[in-house]
Amino acid sequence: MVETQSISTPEAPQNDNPYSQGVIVDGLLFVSGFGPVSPETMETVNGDIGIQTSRVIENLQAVVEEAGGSLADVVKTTVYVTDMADYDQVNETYGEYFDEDPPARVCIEAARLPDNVSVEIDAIVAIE
Ligand SMILES: C=C(N)C(=O)O
Repeated sequence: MVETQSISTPEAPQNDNPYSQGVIVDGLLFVSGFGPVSPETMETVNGDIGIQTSRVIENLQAVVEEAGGSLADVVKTTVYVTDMADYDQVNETYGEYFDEDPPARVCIEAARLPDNVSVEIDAIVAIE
């Protein structure tokens, strides 16, 4: 069986649902999808889609840093939005975090996301 390591940090949202915040296998970190949820309150943050996108990326960042990496190590993301009309504003905020050599990415409009959030992002990170 392949060796895996689960990553867990209180700096990103934690809940009892059956998934890890992140899992490392063979030098790659797979980060679960996070919504714009505060790790302190476990509530969706108030604010526009830009503020929500920031919270999402900072949740991802917390897991990446717990694994010993940084956002510069992210190689692929998937962005899920519930309204493609938010695409430009999501890109603007996303670009503030991934400004140089940004990761490969897919963006999908989803009918509905857990907790009825408007944006969720998952990531693959080259950790070693
Ligand atoms: C929120 C999630 N990442 C999930 O339910 O899979």
